[in-house]
This record gives sequence, C-alpha cells and structure tokens, in this order.
Amino acid sequence: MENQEIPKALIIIFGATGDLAKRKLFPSIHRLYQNGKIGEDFAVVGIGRRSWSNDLFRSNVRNSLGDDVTEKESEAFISHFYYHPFDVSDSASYKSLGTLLNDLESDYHTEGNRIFYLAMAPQFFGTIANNLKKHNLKSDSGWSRLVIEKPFGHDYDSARKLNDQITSAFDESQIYRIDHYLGKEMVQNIEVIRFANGIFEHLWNNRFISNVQITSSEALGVEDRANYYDVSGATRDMVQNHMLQMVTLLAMEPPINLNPEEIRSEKIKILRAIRAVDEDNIDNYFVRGQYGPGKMFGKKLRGYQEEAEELKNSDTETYVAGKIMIDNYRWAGVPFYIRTGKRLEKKCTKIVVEFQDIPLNLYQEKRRGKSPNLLVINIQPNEGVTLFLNAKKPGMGSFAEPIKLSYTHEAVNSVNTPEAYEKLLHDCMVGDTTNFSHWDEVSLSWRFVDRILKKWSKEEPDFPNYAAGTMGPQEADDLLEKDGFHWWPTNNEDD
Ligand SMILES: NC(=O)C1=CN([C@@H]2O[C@H](COP(=O)(O)OP(=O)(O)OC[C@H]3O[C@@H](n4cnc5c(N)ncnc54)[C@H](OP(=O)(O)O)[C@@H]3O)[C@@H](O)[C@H]2O)C=CC1
Ligand SMILES: O=C1O[C@H](COP(=O)(O)O)[C@@H](O)[C@H](O)[C@H]1O
Repeated sequence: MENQEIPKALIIIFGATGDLAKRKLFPSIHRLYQNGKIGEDFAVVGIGRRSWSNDLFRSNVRNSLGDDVTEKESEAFISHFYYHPFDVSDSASYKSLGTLLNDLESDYHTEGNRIFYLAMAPQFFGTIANNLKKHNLKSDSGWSRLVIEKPFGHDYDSARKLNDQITSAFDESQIYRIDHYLGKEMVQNIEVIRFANGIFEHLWNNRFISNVQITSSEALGVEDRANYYDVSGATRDMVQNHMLQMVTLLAMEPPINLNPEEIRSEKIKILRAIRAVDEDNIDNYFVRGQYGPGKMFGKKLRGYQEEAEELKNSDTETYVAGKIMIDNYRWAGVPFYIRTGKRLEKKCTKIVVEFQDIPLNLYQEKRRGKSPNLLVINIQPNEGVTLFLNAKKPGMGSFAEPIKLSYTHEAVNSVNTPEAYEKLLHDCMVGDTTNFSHWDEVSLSWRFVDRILKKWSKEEPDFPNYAAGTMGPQEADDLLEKDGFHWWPTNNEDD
C-alpha cells in the first residue's frame, strides 16, 4: 500500500455516458473532492460514442450530483471533466486520446498517474486493455491502474479468457476488479469485529458457532436490466461475487497482518476449503427460485416473466439459497447458509452468527422457543451490530428472556458513511488493493458456482415458485429445517 497523501491522477472513464457513471462514479468523485480526499490535481476524461461536447458532458456530470449541491459548489468540480468521443474498437482513436492525456497531465500536475476505469460491458475489456498497451497510454512516469466492473465473465472459461486478455496488457498488481460489497462500511467491519474483540475471536469456530446465515434481499425486481439479468441470474449476479466474498471474510483465519496479500491469501484458503458438492447432491445444498406475481405494500406486482417481452418463459433464477460447508479444522460441521433474491419482502443485507446453546441450560424449560445468542451484523439499510443475549425477565420469578445490545453506526458517527464506490475509488488512487478481487478469488468462485449452474442447466425448473413481496420459495426454508435451523427474520426494527 502506498502512503495516504492526497492522490493526483487522471481518471479515464470508458462508458462515461452510461448509467453507472451517472449514478455512482461522478457522485463518488464529487464526494472525494468535497471531503478533501482529492485536491485540484485531477482530471476526468469521459469516453463514449455519443457526440457530446465538454459542456454537455459537464452539465450531465453536474446533474448527477443532485440538488443538494449548489451551482457554485459544482462549478469548480465540473471544470475538471473532459469528454472525448470515440468507438473503443476503433484503434486509431487511441492516438488522439493519448495526446489529450499528455496535455491534461501537464495542466493538472498529475505526475503520470492514470486510472483507466472500464464502466462498459465486458466484451470490450480485452480490446480496450490491448489498445491502451499498443498505443502506449500506460504511463511511463507515474502509475497506471485498470479498474474493471462486474460481471467478470459468465463462467470459469470465459472469465479465464477475459483475464488472459487483460493480463497480456496489465500486470495483476495494476488490475482492480471491483466488488462493491467490499467497499461497504459494515462488510469492512467484519474483520474489525472479528480481529479486534477477544470475546468473539475465541468463540469463532465449530465448537461454539452452530451456523452462520447471510441474507441479501432486494425489494426491487429486474427493472430495466432484463437483457443483462436474464443471462446472468441471481447466482452469477450475486453469489459468485458478493455472497462468497462475505463468506470468506467471515470464515478466514486471522491474517498475520492487514496487508492486502496476507488477507487475500487467507480468503483464498477458504475458497479452496469450500466443499465441492457432487452433481447428484446439489439439490441438498442449493435451491433456486423465480418470482411470480405478488403484492408489496398493497400494490400489485408483476411476475419476472411479465416484466419484459424477452423474459416470457424464462427459466432464469431470481433467487438462490444455499448451504456452504467449509471443510477445514475451524469450520467442519458448521453450515454457512446464504440467500439472495429480487422482489423479496424488503431490502436488507445482514449476517447472523448463531452460537450453540450451553451444554445444560437451566432456563431451557422456562423459555418460550429457542433463543440462542446471536451476533447480527447489519450491513444495509441500517448499519450496525446487535448482540442477542438472555437475561432475567424483570419481575417475580426467575425466567430468561432475550435482550439485545445494539450499536447503530449512523447514530454514533452522525455523518453518512462514504458510498462503497467512493471508498473503492479512493483505495485505487492510493494503491490499496485490499478491497478488490484477485484473479485467484474470482477463478475459485467461478469453479464453485459453475458446478451448481451446470446441474441446473440440465433440468427445467418449476418457475415461478415464489410470489413477489415474500421472502422466497418454501424450499429455502426446508433447506435449514432439515438441519434443525430456521432463517432468522430480517425485520430491521428487530435489529
Ligand atoms: N449500472 C449499474 O448499476 C451497474 C453496472 N455495472 C457494470 O458496469 C458496466 C456499465 O454498466 P452501465 O453503465 O449500466 O451500462 P450502460 O449501458 O448504461 O452504459 C454503457 C456505456 O458504454 C458506452 N459504450 C458502449 N459501446 C461503446 C463503444 N463501442 N465505444 C465506446 N463506448 C461505448 C456507452 O456510451 P455510448 O452509448 O455513448 O456509446 C455507455 O457510456 C457494465 O459492465 C455493468 O455490468 C456493475 C454494477 C452496477
Ligand atoms: O452487483 C449487484 O448488486 C446490486 C445490489 O447491490 P446493493 O449494494 O444495492 O445491495 C444488485 O441489485 C445488482 O443486481 C447486482 O448486479
């Protein structure tokens, strides 16, 4: 990791007229500017095919910042933005891009530092990386970094091919593969909660933990991303990346220090230890679903197949739940349950660590139902940690009742935590690769989900199998019930 001086760089965004740039990248760069994380020594070059002028590009950047930012505040910021239209498959156009970058480099004193941010469909990644190399756009004087958006491939083979293309132009150390969950405040907090608290780390194993549950539910449906989503599905869209990343952070051994290489090496060991389930056995570990018509807040909702013409008769899964077993000394026998899906009851990402009961619980008979100790890490929409304990029920007699100790992040920090993209962009500018995915992680994750997808591709699912606005198909509940567990609720008010 490099030192944390105010970074100076040119940021070249391929796909600057697109949705991601508008919704996430421009506002994040603005927050970095507003908060003094970047100074005046930066410029952004936007690339797309649309024949926009610098002025039109700047006014789009300005609009992306929302109404809370005044014209005066935005003026200085947008003056750092330049637009350079061309088709990225037109090799000759990279020459003029090079000239523009050299000019801006001297105007903005960026010392040769360049971030090439590929906010475009993956089929362009190889072409762009090759042209950047061929036309010497990688800097000789400063550093050059390539930021790549998901999806990183469609399966292991295509990811491997994509990686070969990129690594023929950039070293692994220059490649920053974005997984925006790794930029979320409470996902980053997993390591701190585990490794800075004696009370947890000593219990963090199969002798004291009975199971771990990770839920990432979305109330939104497929929206206007039918083309992308229908070839992806929930497994490629969420499990291969975000969900498995959270599993590795929860399960990894303490690294010898906090260097990116050490953390990565521990995460990779977990991915290698995840049980590779036989094809015949996959139904005992993973279930899939697709939403049908339903209701949310009294409003009727369409089913997935009715959301767009091209989704008619689709057998793409919009929901996945699974049991992941990590066959190593620490975790043997402890299921890590994951579930994620669209058009569920509510937007919620949370982790529940369920501790085993004590060998002889004197209050067992007097308790209503099961109330094991739970550590809940709330990732969104609320950020915080809750520990569920049992204490005496106030009043006569001696009965135990569950109580909770809660820490809500916003209440303590009062300011909004930075957006995931804001942190990740800053990490990239200071050369911190900790929260980006290494090829070894990506490849092992693909190998894991490929087995599941291969099995599913051979069978016709009985879709739809859950109503929009519910928490998913019955099969997901059965998955835990047969192990003697149940999903802990996602009610945010219970956190
Ligand atoms: N949007 C999101 O929330 C998220 C997006 N992503 C990923 O980010 C990437 C971009 O997504 P998104 O912004 O939604 O996509 P959009 O379709 O909104 O934007 C695509 C961008 O690519 C440009 N483009 C397309 N073809 C060419 C070409 N031949 N030459 C030059 N520019 C071209 C378009 O510019 P023009 O039309 O002017 O040519 C546009 O700026 C994708 O990989 C997506 O999976 C990842 C996570 C979330
Ligand atoms: O990567 C993706 O993530 C979003 C969910 O992200 P979140 O930060 O809102 O939890 C998901 O909607 C999208 O389909 C997927 O591509």
